[in-house]
Formats: sequence, C-alpha cells, structure tokens
Amino acid sequence: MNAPLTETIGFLALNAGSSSLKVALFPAEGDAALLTGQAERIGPEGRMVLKDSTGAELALPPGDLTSHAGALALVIKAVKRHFPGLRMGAIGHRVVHGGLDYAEPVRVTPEVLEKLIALEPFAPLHQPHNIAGIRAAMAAFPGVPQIACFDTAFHRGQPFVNDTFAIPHRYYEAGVRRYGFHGLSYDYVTGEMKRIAPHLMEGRVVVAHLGNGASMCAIHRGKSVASSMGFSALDGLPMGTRCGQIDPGVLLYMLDREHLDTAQIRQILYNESGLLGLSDGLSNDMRTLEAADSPAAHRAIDYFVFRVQRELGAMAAVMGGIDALVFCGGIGENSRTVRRRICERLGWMGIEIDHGRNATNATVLSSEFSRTTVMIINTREDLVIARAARLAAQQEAVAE
Ligand SMILES: Nc1ncnc2c1ncn2[C@@H]1O[C@H](COP(=O)(O)OP(=O)(O)O)[C@@H](O)[C@H]1O
Ligand SMILES: CC(=O)OP(=O)(O)O
Ligand SMILES: [Mg+2]
Repeated sequence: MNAPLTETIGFLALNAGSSSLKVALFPAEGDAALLTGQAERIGPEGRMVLKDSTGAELALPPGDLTSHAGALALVIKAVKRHFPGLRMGAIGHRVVHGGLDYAEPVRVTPEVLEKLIALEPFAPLHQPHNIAGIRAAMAAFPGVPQIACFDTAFHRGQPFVNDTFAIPHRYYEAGVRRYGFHGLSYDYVTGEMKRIAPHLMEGRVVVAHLGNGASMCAIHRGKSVASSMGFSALDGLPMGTRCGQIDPGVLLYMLDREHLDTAQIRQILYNESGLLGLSDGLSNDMRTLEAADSPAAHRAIDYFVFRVQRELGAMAAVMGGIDALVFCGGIGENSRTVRRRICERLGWMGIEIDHGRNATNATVLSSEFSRTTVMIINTREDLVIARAARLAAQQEAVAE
C-alpha cells in the first residue's frame, strides 16, 4: 500500500468505453499518473489491473467485473484504499454524447445531468455507463466537482456538409446531425502532433481511432472537417459489436419483412454486428480473431480493413490530399497485422510503411520513401479529461 499522502490533491479521470473502464489519478500538476487502471472485457471474462506511478501492480480489493457498475465500485474502493489521505480536487468523466448544447467541458449540475440522460438513446453502449460513473463519483466524493468532457465537442465546428444528412432540413434544425465521436482522443492526438510534428498538423491529417469503438477523422489545419461516425456511435467503420455504415434500406427490411421492433433492431445493430456478427459470434475482440485464423475470423478482419481503406480514400479526397495518417486506439496502437493490411495498396496515396517499424509499434511507421507520414500515437483520453478537470477546479477557485 502507498504511504498516506496527506497533502496530495488528486484529479481522477474516468473513461467508460463500450467494453472497458479506464481510470487514472493525477496529481495537481504534470502528466505522470499516481495510479492508472483498466478493466477490460467487462462481462463474464472481465479483468482489472491497477498500477501505481512506478508501473507496479496494486493489490485489488475483491469486486465484481461482470458489469461497468461493478468495475466502477472496485476502482473507487481501490483509490480510497491506496490513497487514504488524498483530497480529490475534481473528477473528470468522458461523456460520449454532448448533443447540441456542449462543445466544451462542463461542471455537472442536476440540469446538465438531465440533458445528458436525454441523450442516452443515441449512445446506449456508453452514455448510461458515463452517467452511472458520474453518479457513483458524486456519491463517493460528495461536494467534489464532477466535470463532463465530451467526445462530440471536437467535431462541433465541422462544416455543414459533414454535419448534415440529406433528409428534410427540419431534422437538422431539431438536432439530427452528424456529431462524430472519439473527440477526446482526436483532441489528444492533435495536441501531440502539434508538439512533435507541427508541420504535419498544419496540413491534412487522417486519424484512425481503431478500438472496440472505431472511427476516423479528417483533420485539416488542426480542425475536424469530416468524421466517419454520425448521429450515433453506430456509423462509419465496423466495430467490435456495432455495424458501422449501413444502408437504411436494411432497417426497413428488418421492420417490414422481419417485423422486428426497435429494441430488437437496436440489439442487432449495437450488440450483435461488427466483428462479432461477421465472425458468426466468434468474437468482438481483434486479438481473439487474429489468433483464431479461421474463415469466420478472416471475413471479419477483411471487412474491417476494407472499410478503413475506403474511409481513408474518402477523407483524403475531401481534404484534397493527405500529409499524415495516424493510428490510435487498442487496435491501431497494437495490431501490426491490421495496420500492415490497411497500408497495403496505398502507394497511390504516397503511403509506404517500413515493416520493421510496424512490427515494433514504432511512432513513425512510414519508410523513408513514403510521401505521406504514417504514425502511431498512443492516445490518452485520460490526460485530456484530467487537464479539463484541473482547469475547471482552478477556474472555480478563482471565481470563489
Ligand atoms: N496486441 C493487440 N493486437 C490486436 N488487437 C489488440 C491488441 N491489443 C488490443 N487490441 C484490440 O483493441 C480493441 C480494444 O480497444 P480499446 O481502444 O482498448 O477499446 P475501447 O473502445 O473499449 O476503449 C480490442 O479489439 C482488442 O482486441
Ligand atoms: C464512441 C465510442 O465508440 O467509444 P468506444 O471506442 O469507447 O467504444
Ligand atoms: Mg475507446
């Protein structure tokens, strides 16, 4: 157990993904976390690892990893146990959907919470977990500011043509727009690119956030100009269990011919499709599919790679070219096979990767002959959240 840190102020970042819960505790300054942790594959095979600032694994109190709620309770218990003297300055939460109202982080009030709850149907795999996280943190740390940080915020300024659907305009006015998601990740990657490769960030960059949820974003001069995700976190690339882009005629078929109701269709599109559906129920997890090496697994990976390539071509086209392709997310950062396969046949786009660099997950993957730079940036949604929480706490202190 760590020695009690009586004077330490902590800023906790909670990130509930569709299959994971990531947590990081930061001190008042700096990017080095006091504690980091992750619950993966939440469900029957759920597991959690918590590490201290040296990377050493911390003992976990007993807990339940079959649900996000159980994982969250365990994280809170562990933070309190390992940092008994800690004063919590603020808690930052990844909230997937901010709708039309939120383009910046916001302190959660009862009114804010109500608006976020109303968005649950548009991100059913995330928003309920995000809100459960806020509620649990409020109960465990009463009086501590809870700061909601939105995945949609990064895209709010995108051009009308990427923000709309070609349906009657009244829907746009009513908020039926292409919000785009994974914005905390894109925000971090943009910041890192400005720091390590500013000349590229002045140009045309496509970021491929490939995790259990997957999307791509075209970033021109640091601003989101196109995103593959739309109104909900279903659109664009296929994901672990989500379908990605689909012809709406298929939904009409399910309604008219199969007489499915909305709950059944929601279940298929969010929970039974994507890699899991294509592999005939084998797995939503890329590691399992890569290891399986079966026709069902190949089918799922082939489609994933194909859709990333297709989206990449479209994004380069709308920006009039591409200067850099950046991979991030669990698959983007770790799967050399998926990256290699995506980059195959992209020579026309000036992309040529160095297979040695790709095999070692190096930061720069492109070869010296590549016109377009290809990189991996290990995304840190936790840092974006913690920085927002610190800033909000500072602003409140100044206002008091
Ligand atoms: N070494 C690896 N090789 C291939 N895929 C990996 C590897 N490590 C993680 N992944 C994949 O990353 C995905 C999870 O991504 P992650 O970004 O952590 O998820 P979430 O969207 O829930 O935050 C899973 O499909 C997992 O199999
Ligand atoms: C928005 C989204 O798909 O998030 P995640 O990658 O955490 O599932
Ligand atoms: Mg994610």
